[in-house]
Amino acid sequence: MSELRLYVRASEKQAEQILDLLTLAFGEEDFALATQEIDESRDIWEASVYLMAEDEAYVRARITEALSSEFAGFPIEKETIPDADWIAMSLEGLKPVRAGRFLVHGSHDRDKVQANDLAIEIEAGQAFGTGHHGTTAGCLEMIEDVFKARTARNALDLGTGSGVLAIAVRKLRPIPVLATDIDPVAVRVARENARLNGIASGLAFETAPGFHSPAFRAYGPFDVIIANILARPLIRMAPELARHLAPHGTVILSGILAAQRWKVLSAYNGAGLAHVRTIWRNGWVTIRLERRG
Ligand SMILES: C[S@@+](CC[C@H](N)C(=O)[O-])C[C@H]1O[C@@H](n2cnc3c(N)ncnc32)[C@H](O)[C@@H]1O
Repeated sequence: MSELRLYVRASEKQAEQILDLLTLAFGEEDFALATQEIDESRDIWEASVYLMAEDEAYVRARITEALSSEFAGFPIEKETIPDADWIAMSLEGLKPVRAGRFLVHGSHDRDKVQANDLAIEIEAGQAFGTGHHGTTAGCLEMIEDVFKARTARNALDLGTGSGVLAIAVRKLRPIPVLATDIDPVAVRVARENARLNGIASGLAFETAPGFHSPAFRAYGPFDVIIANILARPLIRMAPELARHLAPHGTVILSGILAAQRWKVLSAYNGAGLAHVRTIWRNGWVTIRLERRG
């Protein structure tokens, strides 16, 4: 099932008014809302609703109704968010990405690695996580921040994709890391990437949807849990994720659009975790939370 964006083009001021109307219309419903600038010089903005394709008719009707008095003439346009945004991202032709001390690069850019870099080589063609996406880069920066500030006995990377975040943890600390993904292809790619980065032990891989595997109990509870998935599954998983977190554990969450931040925060506050820091990158947020005691 693909993801869609239904959007209305307008000026900045109008886009803000439209966002307010959409926020009122959708209230507590689980649709991400956002505005973004398209062309600064011509004052063109878009106000968007993100949804699954199956909800299109319903959401379109709700937008039409919400805009019927003030913005009736504004067409509702549609973009299908390509799956390629999430998988099949090749590094071919892409520049290396810096996030904190990490440099994520392809084999063709090995010569760009400098003395102090924590270099991660990713050739993934079939799994998400080359470092170019705001969520991956945000997680890398947050991982460095977290491990600077605390010791940890182990870590979990849930939704590992190319394995980039699990590899990043191992580059910082020689602790056991469990890396899991719902997609067996991603797990295979992540395992190959770990080998490519010289990590021969200490990193375990498991194919599992959410926390549905005995591996979590075998390797956990975890001092650090990193999950770059999407807001909706993260909200659903909050109580279970908290159960697998050790006392004083740290959680890094991403895959969250800026407009979804408060919903995720309230789900995790409800599971006993407190917000520590948010990193904003290209409309995406990466959140750090901690269990106090
Ligand atoms: C946005 S990518 C993140 C990849 C990598 N960790 C990164 O930061 O670049 C999300 C990954 O989570 C996996 N995923 C999605 N839903 C999942 C679930 N319920 N349980 C485990 N993995 C999931 C996807 O297959 C995908 O590889």
